[in-house]
Amino acid sequence: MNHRQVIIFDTTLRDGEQAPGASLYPEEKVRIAKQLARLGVDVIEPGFPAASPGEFAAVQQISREVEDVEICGFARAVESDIDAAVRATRDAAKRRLHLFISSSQIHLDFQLRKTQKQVLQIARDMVAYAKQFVDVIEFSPMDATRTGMEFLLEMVEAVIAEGATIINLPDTVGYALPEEYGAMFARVRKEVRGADRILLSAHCHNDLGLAVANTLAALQNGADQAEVTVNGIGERTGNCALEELVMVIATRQEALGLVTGIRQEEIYRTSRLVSQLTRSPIAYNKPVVGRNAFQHESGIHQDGLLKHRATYEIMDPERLGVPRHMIVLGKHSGRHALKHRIAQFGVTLADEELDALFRRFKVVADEKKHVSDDDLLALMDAKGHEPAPLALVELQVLSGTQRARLASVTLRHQASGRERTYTATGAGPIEAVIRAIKQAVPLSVEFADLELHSLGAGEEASGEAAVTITVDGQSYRGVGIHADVVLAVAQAFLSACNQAMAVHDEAAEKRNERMA
Ligand SMILES: CC(=O)SCCNC(=O)CCNC(=O)[C@H](O)C(C)(C)COP(=O)(O)OP(=O)(O)OC[C@H]1O[C@@H](n2cnc3c(N)ncnc32)[C@H](O)[C@@H]1OP(=O)(O)O
Ligand SMILES: CC(C)C(=O)C(=O)O
Repeated sequence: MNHRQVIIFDTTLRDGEQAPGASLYPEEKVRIAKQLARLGVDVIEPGFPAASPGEFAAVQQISREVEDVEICGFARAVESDIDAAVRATRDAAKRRLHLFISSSQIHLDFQLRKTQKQVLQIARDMVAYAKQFVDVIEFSPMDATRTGMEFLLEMVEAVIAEGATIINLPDTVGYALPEEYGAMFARVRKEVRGADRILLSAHCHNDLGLAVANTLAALQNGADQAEVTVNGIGERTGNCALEELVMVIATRQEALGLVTGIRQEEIYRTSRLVSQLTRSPIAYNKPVVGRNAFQHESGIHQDGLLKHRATYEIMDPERLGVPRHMIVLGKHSGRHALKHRIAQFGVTLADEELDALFRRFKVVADEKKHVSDDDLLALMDAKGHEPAPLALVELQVLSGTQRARLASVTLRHQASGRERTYTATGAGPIEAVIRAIKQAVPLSVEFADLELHSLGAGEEASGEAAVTITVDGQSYRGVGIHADVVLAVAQAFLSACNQAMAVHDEAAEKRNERMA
């Protein structure tokens, strides 16, 4: 089958940034734009140059520094907006302008307070004005999905005649149904004079949770381009999520006959960067990039996964750059999962020992929502297995605005029973604590990832920290929960280090046995 390549137009830095509270500084926009280029998007809309001097500067810097991607300047159908967009994108190697004006009657009556005739004339004039400066002109009739079809077709035909080369049909308020939205694209393509020589684009909002479905419907009815944002952020409930659309296309390529140029291995990294810089947390159950997307809690699923990953996973998290920690132990887990996790600590149990541990594990799992690695180690200690190599005795951190943060961590080395105190400084208290603990670990540990979540609400909420480390290319993940987030991170980091040390000690023991 000959697959058609969808143009991925990323508007994280324009419509995405319109999400309440997601405003970005220019230098943050530049960082995200560079990552979007690594991700492989085809077009970046970096902002609204007429909105503020900072927006102008960000679009200008991205146009100068981000190569291999087409840069899009956004503007109302107003000369001064177009002038700003033209100037801001002047240095881009490849650029386009994106003009918009409302077409729905409700917007014309109450927002623009203009007649259809007046708006049509403005649209024509402004496309012609922009065309003097830039060849590639994208035009959006805003609120297209609530516009009468007759007027929509008339407006689209008029702007194509003035030189628009891309027509974007936005579902501005997330109102359309997939079937209706798809039909609109089919009609525009078939009935508008000149539509055979332009590109069509979909831009969907998620007010009813249909943004991805609507975008797909458009693509299946002749749209060439999809406008998306990373993590689906954007005005109100956001836009079509880049990672979801791309993974639908990648996972169901044969059924859809579509492909994208996105590098899947950059998806998770991009998602985390956007979440961090826009201060927009990702829902745990968010498809593709949410914390739970590749985690499995119930015994039957865990058993299936351990036998064959594809029994319960339709995407490969490692291809997406998602750290691998698929098994979460809780009251729904079974023996296969428990055996797998303790094997990660280097422990193998006879069947009857495993049964006994499993019974104790279920009691703890009923009391706690999630059985952490430390809980598991404690359960194994109770049965006389090797205790974790390092135990946290005390932690003190000096933090504030003046100097580097100082951490003092006292650890018990279980092998010798001796306690030692390690101190270190860092730019923040977490860095200081990690550096102090690392001194006690006889392995080359790389700190790969930290996830922090609040458990509960209000001032009394606890912090849950999940730390992933890598040692010799192998990942280990520890979890800590405490009202003091620094302590939660210390517990999580120590738990991950203890797992790595257990595995290394076990491997060393086996080597020694073989040599003896
Ligand atoms: C669906 C979307 O995402 S559209 C993009 C939305 N994004 C933004 O608005 C973010 C950036 N916006 C801004 O910084 C400001 O709104 C500015 C600088 C663009 C304009 O600020 P102001 O001049 O103070 O106008 P304000 O935002 O209060 O009102 C919008 C004006 O633009 C008009 N307008 C709205 N859309 C368009 C359009 N596409 N073309 C022409 N005029 C338009 C409105 O009718 C209103 O005009 P009026 O003052 O004659 O009533
Ligand atoms: C102006 C267009 C592209 C838009 O952002 C919308 O309608 O949501």
